[in-house]
Amino acid sequence: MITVENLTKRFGAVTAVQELSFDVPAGVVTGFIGPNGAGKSTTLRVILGLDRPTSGRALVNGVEYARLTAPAREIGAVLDPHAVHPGRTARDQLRWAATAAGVSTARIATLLDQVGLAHAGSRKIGALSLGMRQRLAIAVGFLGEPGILVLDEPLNGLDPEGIVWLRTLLKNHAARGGTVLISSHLLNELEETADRVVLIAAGRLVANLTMAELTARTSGATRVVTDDGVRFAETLERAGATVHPGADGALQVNGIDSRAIGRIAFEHGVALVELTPMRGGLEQTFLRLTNGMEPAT
Ligand SMILES: Nc1ncnc2c1ncn2[C@@H]1O[C@H](COP(=O)(O)OP(=O)(O)OP(=O)(O)O)[C@@H](O)[C@H]1O
Repeated sequence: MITVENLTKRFGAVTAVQELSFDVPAGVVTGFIGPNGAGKSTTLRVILGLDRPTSGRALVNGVEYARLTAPAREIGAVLDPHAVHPGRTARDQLRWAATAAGVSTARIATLLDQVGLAHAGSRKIGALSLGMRQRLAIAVGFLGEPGILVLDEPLNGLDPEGIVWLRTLLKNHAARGGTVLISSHLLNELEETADRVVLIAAGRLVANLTMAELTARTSGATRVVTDDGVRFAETLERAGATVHPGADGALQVNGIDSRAIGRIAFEHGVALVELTPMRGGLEQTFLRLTNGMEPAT
């Protein structure tokens, strides 16, 4: 279980994360998404004790990372696959990481085999493909057999077979009661992998939904833009609709169809700027909820 509480992180004049709160429960895979510069990596780095919060906190099984007695056994990190020494062999990297984390090196051969690198253990990291480096980074994350896994863009560079492999690995980990937090821009892939998503933009929480809630919220919905969204939302709600305001001031309307919305607008003399029946799915929801949001400044 990971808990992010009122987390704010500033880098000088840049506010990367602002008053962010969300939980990552055990037993499911949680996707962590947001536009470039939204603050995802910063949040993950704070969770992993690599950055200090400006205010607020991130807890791993109820305590801050720095207070964990055996961090590698509780939380495994899959971070930037380039942040490794290119001159080391894959096996040496795992040995080094195991020693640094204070965990046994006995599982290294098994791990190399599990991530599909059994044949590449003696190769220099600099000579490995991006996908192979990702697999190595994943092996590092699993070294201490942690209950919690945090993965930053682990799908990058993986081939289709690798993506399916990682998906199965993460789903099985969650099914065994593990906690998984995975960031990715590959939303179609993530949709297949995650049971819930936390969406942030400009350092703030935009949505925290299960996939089922996301589907229910978007299927059959209509995107509506008017000059006075607040008042029209009230009108639509009186007509039995459920209305969610989007980040860009657009309304997401459920419960009545676009034809009925158009008729209500006409009857109330409301000028519609946009009236669009929405397709469901994570990618469409992401674009809709983050439309018009600026990166953190
Ligand atoms: N060490 C740092 N020093 C200064 N600014 C930073 C630092 N790390 C991150 N930032 C800034 O904080 C903001 C959030 O960056 P972050 O890398 O957390 O976003 P992200 O959601 O992971 O983005 P992406 O999807 O592009 O990887 C950006 O404006 C970034 O430039």
